[in-house]
Amino acid sequence: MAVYTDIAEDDLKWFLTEYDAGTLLSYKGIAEGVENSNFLLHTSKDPLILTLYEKRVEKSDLPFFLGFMEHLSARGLSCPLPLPRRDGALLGSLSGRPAALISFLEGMWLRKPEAKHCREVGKALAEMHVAGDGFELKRANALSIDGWRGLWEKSEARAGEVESGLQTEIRSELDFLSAAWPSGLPAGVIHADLFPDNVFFLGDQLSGLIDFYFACNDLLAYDVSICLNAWCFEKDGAYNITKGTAMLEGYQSVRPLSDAEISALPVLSRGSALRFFLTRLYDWLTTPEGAMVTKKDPLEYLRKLRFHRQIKTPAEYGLSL
Ligand SMILES: Nc1ncnc2c1ncn2[C@@H]1O[C@H](COP(=O)(O)OP(=O)(O)OP(=O)(O)O)[C@@H](O)[C@H]1O
Ligand SMILES: N[C@@H](CCO)C(=O)O
Repeated sequence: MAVYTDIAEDDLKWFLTEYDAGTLLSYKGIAEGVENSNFLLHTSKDPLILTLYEKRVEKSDLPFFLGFMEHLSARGLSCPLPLPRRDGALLGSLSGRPAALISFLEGMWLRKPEAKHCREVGKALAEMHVAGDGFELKRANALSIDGWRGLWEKSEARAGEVESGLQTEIRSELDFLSAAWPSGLPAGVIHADLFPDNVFFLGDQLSGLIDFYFACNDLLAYDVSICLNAWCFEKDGAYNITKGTAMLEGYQSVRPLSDAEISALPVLSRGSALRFFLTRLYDWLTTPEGAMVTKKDPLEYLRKLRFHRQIKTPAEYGLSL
């Protein structure tokens, strides 16, 4: 459950006086998500999401995230739009946390996505990459190749608790990726966490993207590899090539990948599998028992990493080369 910080009704009512948000009718905490505290607000106007930003979000990054949502909305992409305060600021403060109100997006995330949904996600990802062009703020990806070694070192001593032999495997993976990481590929603002729980559908129709709190400047094809990892594997760990084909066709219907991006997909996919393995491993080892948050299994991403390691050609992802 992700409500780390509770709010008092009077504080919330006071907070809302800074906005043209109507009168508060009800509010409730949202159990999903792991990073921030989210509340659904019903007011005499449109429903809103209130987010209190927690541990992993740097306050100085918030103008980038909120500004990016505004930028995308202005270009017709369906994503939450931050509501400005009466003084024009997008960010306020509530219960000692930085806080923002964003528009409520209709839809549900899919527990069992199918290939047709992967196609929609690929298309929406490419639309986001195209629409992101021209966004002026910059944010480096702290969770990319330069950050992984440091992240690993925080968990390394206890990694054996999750699986024996990990020390050798991850060290050699880090060495491989440092040597093989591509440079010079098309870059821009990426979502960096476009998992099924961050994509809403109404029926089979994609209704919007949420949770831009890992967005940053990085290689566009790296974002594609994140989606292949997050959407195209089955629960038993098998890669579903039909979903992969659909995802990549959907993406390329809007933004064709260059030959260099296609060749780099196996390395990028190893990198993105490692990234989610490392953050999950850290959380697994440091989240206290009984905390009100569901810990995610790091080994799921280790298995994906091992799959990518034995890929011989990007065609194995479902691309027709
Ligand atoms: N704009 C929105 N419209 C409707 N529901 C929303 C919106 N933003 C968040 N939610 C709801 O809140 C939940 C958690 O939101 P979000 O994914 O942004 O949180 P998080 O803590 O950053 O999670 P994550 O673990 O994905 O990083 C979503 O699954 C959704 O149910
Ligand atoms: N999507 C991430 C968690 C939140 O960013 C994961 O599944 O590990």
